Amino acid sequence: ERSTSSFSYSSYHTLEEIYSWIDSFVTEHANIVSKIQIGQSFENRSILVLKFSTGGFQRQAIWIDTGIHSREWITHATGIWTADKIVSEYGKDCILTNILDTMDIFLEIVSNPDGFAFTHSMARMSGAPTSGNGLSNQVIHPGLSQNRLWRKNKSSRPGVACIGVDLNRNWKSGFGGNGSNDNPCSETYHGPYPHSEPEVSAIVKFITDHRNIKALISIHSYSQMLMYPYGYSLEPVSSKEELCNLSKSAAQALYKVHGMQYTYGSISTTLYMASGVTVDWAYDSGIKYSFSFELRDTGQYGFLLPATQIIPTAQETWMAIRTIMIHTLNH
Ligand SMILES: O=C(NO)N[C@@H](Cc1ccccc1)C(=O)O
Ligand SMILES: [Zn+2]
Repeated sequence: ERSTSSFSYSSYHTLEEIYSWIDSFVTEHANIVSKIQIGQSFENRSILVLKFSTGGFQRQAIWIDTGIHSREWITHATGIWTADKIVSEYGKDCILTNILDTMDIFLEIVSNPDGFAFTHSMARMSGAPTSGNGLSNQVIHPGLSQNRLWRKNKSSRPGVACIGVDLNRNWKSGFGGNGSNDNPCSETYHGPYPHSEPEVSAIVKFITDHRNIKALISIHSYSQMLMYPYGYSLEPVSSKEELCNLSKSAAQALYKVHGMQYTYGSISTTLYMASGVTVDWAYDSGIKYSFSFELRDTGQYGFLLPATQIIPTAQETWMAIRTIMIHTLNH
């Protein structure tokens, strides 16, 4: 991307297109945005975070991640649109301006780059037509392949038959508990030990070293839910009243935009038991305002949400994120 003006915010993009957009975006908005590489993925791709800051040093900050599950394409697309919204609204929307005049925002758009690249790759389908030279590994037909529904990262280990760890089960809190699986072939395989995956350990290191993250928002799809800890336990968190009220008002702000209904509550009571998840680690690390979204839809298209719904989804999600951010600023 020479400039972001030719970039379509209403389309899904490849890893290369997103990384190229990030470079243009940072160049165009250098006064408020910078790019940080927090690590490298298992297959040695850069792990990139956008930092939005109006100055100061180690200001209290908000962390947002999208795309930790590679097939949840609406979340990367929402992250990209949100980045542009932040720079567009600064100096216009007094709420966002107040937030950024006091706090920084960190946004990791492609939190699982290896898995994401894989979802765009064309599998060699048995019996697929090959190009003239008869090379069987060349796939010449466009369109979806079963790789599109890949969820995990792409790590492999000697003697382990299956690929990938579920990056939303690899975190230390409740690691290995109910709602995660010790079978490497499972979609919710937690990995050999907590923070074993470079994509997770990079975030852990960044947030731990920063020491001033006040809120964490980890975005998934689909089901239309806004949840807070715990996933690993049915026990309520100490701040359950505050988090419940905040998730309610965030869901209401979301609803007002396009009428989409989001359920809200703790992960284990609203969805299912899930152990080793991002937001449980964040909460147990002292980040009180830790939330996870499940974006559109409720199953009609699921992970294959049409691109026409990208901007509406991002617009409504923004109002919920903004609600969480202003509460964090004021408490
Ligand atoms: O990934 C999906 N659906 O795609 N669902 C999430 C649900 C979730 C989200 C946040 C915290 C705990 C659990 C999962 O990891 O199972
Ligand atoms: Zn997910």
